[in-house]
Amino acid sequence: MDGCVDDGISDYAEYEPEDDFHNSPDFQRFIRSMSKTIETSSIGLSFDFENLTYVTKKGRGKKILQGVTGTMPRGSCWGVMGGSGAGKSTFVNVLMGKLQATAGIMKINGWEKDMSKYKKLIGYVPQDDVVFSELTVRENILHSARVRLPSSWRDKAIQDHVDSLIACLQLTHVQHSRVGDARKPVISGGQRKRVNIGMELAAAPMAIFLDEPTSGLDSTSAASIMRLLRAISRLGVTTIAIIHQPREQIFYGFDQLLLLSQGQSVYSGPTENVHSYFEGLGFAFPKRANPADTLIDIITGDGAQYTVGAGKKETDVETLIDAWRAGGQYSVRNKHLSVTSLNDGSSKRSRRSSNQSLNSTVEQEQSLQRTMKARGASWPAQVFYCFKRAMTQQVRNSTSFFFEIGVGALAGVIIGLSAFASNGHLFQGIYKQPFTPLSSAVDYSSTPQLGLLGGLAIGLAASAPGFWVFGEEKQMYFRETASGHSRSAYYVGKLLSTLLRIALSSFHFTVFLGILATPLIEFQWMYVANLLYFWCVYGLASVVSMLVKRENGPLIAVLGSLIIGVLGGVAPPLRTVKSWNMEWLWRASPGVWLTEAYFTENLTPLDYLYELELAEQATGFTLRQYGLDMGMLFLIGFVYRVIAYLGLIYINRDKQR
Ligand SMILES: Nc1ncnc2c1ncn2[C@@H]1O[C@H](COP(=O)(O)OP(=O)(O)OP(=O)(O)O)[C@@H](O)[C@H]1O
Repeated sequence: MDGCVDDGISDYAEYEPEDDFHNSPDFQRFIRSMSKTIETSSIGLSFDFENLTYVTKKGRGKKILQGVTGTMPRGSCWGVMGGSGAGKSTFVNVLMGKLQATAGIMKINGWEKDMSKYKKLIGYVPQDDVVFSELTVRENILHSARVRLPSSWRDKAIQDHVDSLIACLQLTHVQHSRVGDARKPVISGGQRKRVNIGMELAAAPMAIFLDEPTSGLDSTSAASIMRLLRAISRLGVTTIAIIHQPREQIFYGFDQLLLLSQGQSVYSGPTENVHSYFEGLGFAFPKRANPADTLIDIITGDGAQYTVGAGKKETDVETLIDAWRAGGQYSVRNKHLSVTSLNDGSSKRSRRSSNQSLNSTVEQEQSLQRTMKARGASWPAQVFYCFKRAMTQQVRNSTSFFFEIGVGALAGVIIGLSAFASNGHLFQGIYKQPFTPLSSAVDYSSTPQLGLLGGLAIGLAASAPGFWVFGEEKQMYFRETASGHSRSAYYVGKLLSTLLRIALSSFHFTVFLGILATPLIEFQWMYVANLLYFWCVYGLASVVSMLVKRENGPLIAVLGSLIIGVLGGVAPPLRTVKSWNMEWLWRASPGVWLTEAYFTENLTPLDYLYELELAEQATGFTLRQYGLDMGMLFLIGFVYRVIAYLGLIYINRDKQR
């Protein structure tokens, strides 16, 4: 199978039979698939960090991490623990390259490199379940696998991989259920958490970072997640999880522990040694208590209760930090390992429980770079997957889809009714010679007013749905781009998915407006004009969705659409605007082009009868440039989308790292 090399089985063989989980055929299938996927002949990812310091940039600069030193070899399974505010998230963010360390050295496989360059090889499971609620369990995981696995993989291989992962996560029975969300849950919270983890595992990362992967899970689910993480680390995937007061079973599931307190390390090393280390400092672990709880008490400076009879006085955090530094366990000890030693099972096992990392050779680094390049679907494929996913979301959200179409139709009915009484008579001009003396009062305003009202109605109908295209799922966008998903593919896929809604909404609007107002403009030209105006309103709403908060978005999008509608050249008339030398501002708005198109197409059929030039002079509109009007509407809608795209990629850039 393309991209699925069969040379990683040695790692599978290395999997330790200590876990009863290992006997499950589903689990074995997944491990086999995973070991093929991560191409275990390569070096994997190990991290060394020396004196890692992070100071906030804003204000006076708060020191959040200070002099954190350690080493996390390939395939090690780490738990990062500490009290609230100890700096765990900051540490993991610095390690992943999401935050830039203020000082210190960060090495990947022994080389000083920017971790954000390796994002295709790492997985990050956020604490909150960032998943698509409208999609099923399987669709969420499958999308991630399709976009992030090597492009050479065939769909059958990807489906098999996902099948085994879903089975392994014990989600097979709910795989076709929608994920739902906290407001409207469909699957349980624990199952949603497993989907969250599955989305990262589907991409077969070489290192995985998890923020509280077991929080909110019952003990059985938590234990099964822990077993899975351990098994994955046995394949060479470096596993680093932030944990908060884990149960004993979970606690001992981690080979290694990094304990942080006030942004500094107070212990970093094998879990099996943590007892003796703290006992050496004069603390006694009560037999019946959960050791993780005891540790948290100690490292948050609340360890006095564990010193009874030990004669220890100092239990404050500074003493713990100093003791860790003074212990000499502070330096990074790397050594070069050859490929042969990499493939030696015993050395891997000892590496997991030791604090010894490895430096890759130039050839190994090159191989890693090649692996990285091969990962991820091609750009057109990513566009397709995003488009398909967005269409599925729309089908599942059919109520809002039909509601939008209904609102479009209703807007057409209301505007149509307002012009119904005129019976299609929306213009009265000066008759051509020789009938000029027969002319009565002119009506140059009814047609532009129809355009104006149409524009306002479209604005009201389309702004909120346009806003929600991007306004609803920023967290998912951040998550996906941080894992190497193409931003432009995401954007284009999403944009394409809106075209059908725009086409249908404008069609319904035009039909009812046309039937009731009976303007002279032919149906197809009115439809094209309305369609392109919908296009502009959706574009403007996308810009708004990049700039304002979710809760304010729809209102501001509606306000924006009112402004562009009012700049339609009706009141004040475009002629007056020209006298102020402000026509450029009106011309920058789609409203004026829409109104002008309505004006042109309603008047030109009457060219044989009226002096249209007089109407042109009186209003300031230019007749007989329908093509230009439509071109400008398209262009303005396009420019709005370019601005929205720039907003998408440049605003909150740090969250996309
Ligand atoms: N950008 C920032 N500006 C100011 N303070 C910050 C910033 N980021 C984090 N902090 C502070 O730094 C400290 C460490 O934060 P961090 O989120 O890393 O801790 P944590 O150990 O993950 O905490 P928790 O377990 O509560 O999530 C906290 O006191 C937090 O308020």
